[in-house]
Amino acid sequence: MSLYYETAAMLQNAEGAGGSFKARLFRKKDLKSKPGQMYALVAEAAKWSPVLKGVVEGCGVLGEERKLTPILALLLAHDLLLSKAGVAAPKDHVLRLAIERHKARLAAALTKARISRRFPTLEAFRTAVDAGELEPEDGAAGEEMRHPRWVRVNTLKSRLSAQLESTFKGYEEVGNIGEILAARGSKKIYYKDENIPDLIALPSRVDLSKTPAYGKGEIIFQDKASCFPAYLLDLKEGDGDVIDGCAAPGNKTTHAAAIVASQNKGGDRKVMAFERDKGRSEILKKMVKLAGADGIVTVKAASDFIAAKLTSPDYENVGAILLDPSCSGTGIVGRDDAIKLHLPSADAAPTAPTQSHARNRKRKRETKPGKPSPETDAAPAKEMVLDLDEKPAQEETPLSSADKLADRLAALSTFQLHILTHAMRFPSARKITYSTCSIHFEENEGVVFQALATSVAKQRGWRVLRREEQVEGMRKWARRGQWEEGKLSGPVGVEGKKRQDILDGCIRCDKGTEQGTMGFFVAAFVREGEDGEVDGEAREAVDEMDMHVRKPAAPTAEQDGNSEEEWDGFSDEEGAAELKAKAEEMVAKQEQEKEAAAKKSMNKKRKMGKK
Ligand SMILES: C[S@@+](CC[C@H](N)C(=O)[O-])C[C@H]1O[C@@H](n2cnc3c(N)ncnc32)[C@H](O)[C@@H]1O
Repeated sequence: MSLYYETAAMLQNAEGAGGSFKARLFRKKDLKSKPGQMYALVAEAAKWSPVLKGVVEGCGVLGEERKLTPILALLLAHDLLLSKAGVAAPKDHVLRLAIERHKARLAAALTKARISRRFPTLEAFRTAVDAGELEPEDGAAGEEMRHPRWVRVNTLKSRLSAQLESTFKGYEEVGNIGEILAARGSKKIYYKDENIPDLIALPSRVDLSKTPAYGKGEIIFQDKASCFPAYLLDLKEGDGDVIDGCAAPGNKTTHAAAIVASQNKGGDRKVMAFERDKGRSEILKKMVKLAGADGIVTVKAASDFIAAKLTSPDYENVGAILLDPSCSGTGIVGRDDAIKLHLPSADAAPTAPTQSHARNRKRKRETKPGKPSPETDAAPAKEMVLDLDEKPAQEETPLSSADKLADRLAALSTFQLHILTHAMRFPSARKITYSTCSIHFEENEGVVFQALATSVAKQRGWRVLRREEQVEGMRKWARRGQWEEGKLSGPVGVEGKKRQDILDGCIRCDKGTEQGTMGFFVAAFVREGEDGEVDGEAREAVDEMDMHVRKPAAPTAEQDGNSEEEWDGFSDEEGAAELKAKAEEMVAKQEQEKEAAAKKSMNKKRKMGKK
C-alpha cells in the first residue's frame, strides 16, 4: 500500500480510536510506510489545509478523479505543490497520475491563493503558514487559541534577562496582555507579567517545545494562575522546610524550589513533594530533575500525604505547606493542541475550467482490499479534528455529567477539607496555601470557611492571610473570593465585615477573560501564636463561624437536647477516619472515571470537528 493510502486509512479510522495520532502510528506494528513520514505528511498537510481545500475544490479534482477521496486529494495536492520531494510514489502510480493530471491548474490556483492573501513569494506564504497565521480566528477554537502561552523562567537554571537575550531574541515587548491575546499566529511579541516575577506571556501559537531552553528545563510552561500558590506562600528563610502535599506533575513544586533556592544561601532547606499516584510520581521525578530541583526536592513517590505521620522527625522543620489537591478541574482552559484538517468537498463547484476529457464522466469508484473506501468517504466531513501529539498527563478529573455535579462537588470538597485540615496539624507549620483549578464555591471558599471552623484551625490559630498582608503581586490582583448563599451546609457562614475580610483574602482567577488565565482559586492560611494561643481577632472570627457551619449529619441542639453541644470539626479520630474512607472511595471512583471521561471528550471533539 502506498504512503498515501496507508496514511488516509489511518486518518479515516481515527474516530474513537483513542490516543493521539502519533501514538497510534507508532503503536501500529504492520505499517509498510515509515510512521515518521506519515506523521510529517499529516502535520504539514493539516497546516496547509485551509488553503489547499480551496485550491482542490476550485480545480474540481474530486469531481473528476474518482480514485481520490478528500483526504487523498489533500495529501497528494500538498506533496505535489509544496513538498520539495514531490509525490512519493512511482511515476505510473495511479494516485500520482490522478493528481499530476491537474498539476498546472492546481499550481495556478495556489499562486492565486497566495496573491489574494498578499504574500509576495511562496517562501513568505510558507512562513505565515508555519506560524499558524492562516488559522481561522472566529468560533470556539479561535477563543481557545487566544489563551496565551505562559512561560515561567526557571530561576534554578536561568534568568529572565538571559532568556530574553537568547530564546526570545528578536521578540518585542508589549505593554499589555491584551496585545498578546489579540495576536494571531506566532507573532514574536511578549508581555512581562505584572503580578508574578519571571513570568512572561506569548501568543498562543508560539511553539517553544523545540527550543533548547525548554529541552533543558530553563523555561517551564505554566499558566499564570498556577504560579500564584508558590508566590502567595511568600517563603522566607525562617520558614524552614516546605511540603508540597499534592505535587505531580510538579509545576508548583519546582516553583517553590526555585524560591527556596534563591534564599538558601548555604542553607539546607528542603522541599518534600508528596504524590500518591505511582505513574504521576514518575512524571514528577522527571520534572524535578529537568528543572534542576533534585538537590532541593525530595520526591515522596506513591505516598499519601494524609498518611504522613505528624510526629516524624522528617517534618519537624516544616514551616510551610503548599496544597493543590485533586479537584473538578472546571477552571482548566483546553489548550487546543488538536489540529484541524480542512478537507476539500466533492460537491463544491469548480472555479477553474476542468479537464475536458474527464467532464461529465461517471466512473465507478474502485475499492481495493485494505484501502480506504471512496464509498464510505463519499459524503466526507468538511473538517477533521485530530490530536496529533500526546498531551501532558491530565491532573484533574473531568465531571462526567451535569446531574452528578452536586454529588461530585460534595465528595471532592470532603476530600479537600480533609487534606487541608491534615496540613493544619503539622507541628511547625505556620503557612499553608490551598488552591484548586475549580470554579466552584464548594471546592474553594466553601472549603476555606469550613476549614476555619474546625477545632484544629481554632486551637492552632489558623486564619486566612488578609489581602493587605499579601505579597505585592497578589495584593494588587483585583479578583477576590466571593460568597454564594446557601452553598454551605448550616444556615450561614460568618457574616458582615468578617466574612468579607476572609473573602478578600481569597484569590480567584476566571477563565476566558482579558487576564488570560485559567479558572483558579487560592487562599493562604497563617498562624502566629503558639498552639492554643489564638489571637483575639482570629478567635472571634472562628467562634462566630462555629455558630453557623455544621457537619451535615451533626445532630442539632434540639435533637440531642444539649444546647452547648457543638460539632467540633474534623479533629476527632472518628471523624477523620470517616472522612478518609469517604475521600479514598471518591478518589478511587475518580480514577476509574478518568479514562472513560477522557475518551468520551476526545470523541466529542472529533464529532464537533465533523459538523
Ligand atoms: C491538581 S494535581 C497537582 C498539580 C501540581 N500541584 C502542579 O502544579 O503540577 C493533584 C495531584 O495530587 C495527587 N494527590 C491527590 N491526593 C493525594 C494525597 N492524598 N497524597 C498525595 N498526593 C495526592 C494527585 O494524584 C494529583 O497528581
